[in-house]
Amino acid sequence: MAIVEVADLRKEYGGFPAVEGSSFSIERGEVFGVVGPNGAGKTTTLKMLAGLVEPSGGSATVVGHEPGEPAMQRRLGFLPEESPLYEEMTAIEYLTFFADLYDVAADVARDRIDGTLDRLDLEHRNRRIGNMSKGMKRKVAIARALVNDPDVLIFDEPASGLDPLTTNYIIEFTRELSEDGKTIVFSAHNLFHVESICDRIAVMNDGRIVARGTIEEIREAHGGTEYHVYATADGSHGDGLGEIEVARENGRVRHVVSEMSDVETIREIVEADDGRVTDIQTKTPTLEEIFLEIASTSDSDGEAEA
Ligand SMILES: Nc1ncnc2c1ncn2[C@@H]1O[C@H](COP(=O)(O)OP(=O)(O)OP(=O)(O)O)[C@@H](O)[C@H]1O
Repeated sequence: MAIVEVADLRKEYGGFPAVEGSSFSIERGEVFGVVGPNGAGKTTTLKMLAGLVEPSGGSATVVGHEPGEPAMQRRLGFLPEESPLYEEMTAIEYLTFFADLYDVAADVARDRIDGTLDRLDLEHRNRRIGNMSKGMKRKVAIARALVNDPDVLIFDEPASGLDPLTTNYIIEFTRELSEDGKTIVFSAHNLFHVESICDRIAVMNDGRIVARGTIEEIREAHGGTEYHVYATADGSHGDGLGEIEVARENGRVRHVVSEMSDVETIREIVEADDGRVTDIQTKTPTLEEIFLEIASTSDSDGEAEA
């Protein structure tokens, strides 16, 4: 059974549909990304999974329990988009306080907190949180989400607003957590990060999931790979060629096809005309390009499973 199961999950705020019927499941050990423009419903979805927002309809289970049940809370770590910390406490005091709330034995808590802060490379652990930089505070918030050694981590924009170095550090750390066997649900605006660490993603727009699958599946469903074949002659007039786009560029003919077999056919036609293929380029759309296409073309008909 999947470790996270979501079926037709919905949330309305005073009649406004923030999330309209989301469905997905996440397998143990996966890194699952939730992406989408501002206001798409990502945070609302994650908060419903974490048991912090009551759904208006549908269902969700995390490690077999409904969100909010104590048995589920013990196995979940949630990092909110903005996490107010107790500014008067030091990092160690704060994390020890939360470990205690989770009934973690004092010696286990001490080792776990030290270990996590070492891995996060957090210096000045005995500095008041109020005097820490934004990046340090984010690391403390991440360590807090790990204090109960959870199976499932929900990270809402873990690296938003941080400098590139700290951002990379946090993304790499998230990857390591996945290698440790944690299941991670992760929302982010930086699609490069999403592409680099997520096994599967859901793209949300206007409260709906409009695409879902591995990045490769989504890429295939939204354009896929294109081959640009440059030649000294036009090779587009053969039989059996798929959809083909032809343009003349600097005395060369550029053929755009999506099948590798068409590349070979074009080469044969060009060579039969005493021409030659001068270059073949493979163009793979970035997640950013796909995302822009999905966001601009998706309508209220909703989800397209990749
Ligand atoms: N407590 C609330 N009361 C009323 N409306 C809300 C509330 N929380 C969220 N919304 C609305 O629900 C929609 C989805 O918000 P949500 O925060 O889930 O989006 P998001 O995808 O996380 O956006 P962002 O990327 O900007 O964080 C938005 O239109 C938002 O204004």
